Amino acid sequence: MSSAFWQLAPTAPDAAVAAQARHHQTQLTKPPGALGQLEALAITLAAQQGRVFPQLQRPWITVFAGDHGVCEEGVSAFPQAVTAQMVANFAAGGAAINVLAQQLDATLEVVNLGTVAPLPPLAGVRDAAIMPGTANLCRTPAMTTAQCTAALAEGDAAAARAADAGSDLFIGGEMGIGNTTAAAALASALLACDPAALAGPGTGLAPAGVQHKVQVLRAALARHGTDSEPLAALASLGGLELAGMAGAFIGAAQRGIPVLVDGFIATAAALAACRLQPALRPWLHFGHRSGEPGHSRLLSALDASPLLDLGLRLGEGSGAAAAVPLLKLACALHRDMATFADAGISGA
Ligand SMILES: Cc1cc2ncn([C@H]3O[C@H](COP(=O)(O)O)[C@@H](O)[C@H]3O)c2cc1C
Ligand SMILES: O=C(O)c1cccnc1
Repeated sequence: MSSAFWQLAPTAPDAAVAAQARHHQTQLTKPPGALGQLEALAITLAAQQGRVFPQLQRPWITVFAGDHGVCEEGVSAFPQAVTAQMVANFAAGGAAINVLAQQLDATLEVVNLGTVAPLPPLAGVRDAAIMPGTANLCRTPAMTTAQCTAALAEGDAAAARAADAGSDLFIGGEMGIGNTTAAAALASALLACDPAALAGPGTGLAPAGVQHKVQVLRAALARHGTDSEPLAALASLGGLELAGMAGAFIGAAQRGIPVLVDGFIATAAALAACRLQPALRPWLHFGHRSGEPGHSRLLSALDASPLLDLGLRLGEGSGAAAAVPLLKLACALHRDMATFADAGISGA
């Protein structure tokens, strides 16, 4: 049997380029380390992009959409129809991620992996529907292995389009009513933790609603059992857009494109992707700490320090997009500052 695409380990970011970039930072007209995380960002981007002077001119955003059968348990403050309605809003340019992408000069595409409500052909939306939403993960596996593998492959295809366009950064976003439940279920299985640590209000559940969500999640985990094998967990407890993001993150890294991870849901996908392919981890940056309370637990499981902490809790890739200006600034400082020698300034 031929091996699956995610089993191919991405090449490690280039350590020799990192050393050169680190040395260049010591030459710049500032006390060593005075630009803090912006220095580390430039060095890491250099190693990932394989050039001492990294660039951030062509960010790419793919938003994966999919519905969730678990919505029938009453786990979201919003009706399931909103997923397809928001896909139409993406096509019309009216969502938060449209505005952010426009401001950043980023390419934005939407991949529909399967909504319950049928969608007409829409500009900027790829119809890649695998099934009309997942099954109810509380009662039955969300997807078959084949459906999950197909969603992973759609993610890889998005990464291939990003690479063909010469993208220098990949952001994966998501839209799927109920997906904070799927993300919490998936991460609970992978981290072997009680879902109470990961369940939160999502789109705005009241405390009683969050308690009910915990009960639904415990039932899902009891059904699934203790199998933390990542493909099994992703298929059984995840969702189409979670698998799409996981495949895209691995595919981007395999093509030498750094990944900027968004909030709670994207981080759950990144956790699954790192379990599928551990060599992915050095390709990941984390845009922000979401207002969704379980995000901190996921970030620490990945040993990740997010760039921003603004209380965003939207998804769509928005928290990652909000951090792109910092990456651009890190690259510009690294490239454009004078060195001590250039400026005739004495070193320490
Ligand atoms: C209008 C609207 C736009 C959104 N954009 C992203 N989400 C976010 O909220 C959903 C997850 O929350 P829950 O699990 O509570 O349903 C996902 O679709 C996520 O992308 C939205 C939600 C709504 C209502
Ligand atoms: O952090 C996220 O990704 C998030 C949080 C709440 C709702 N939707 C997305």
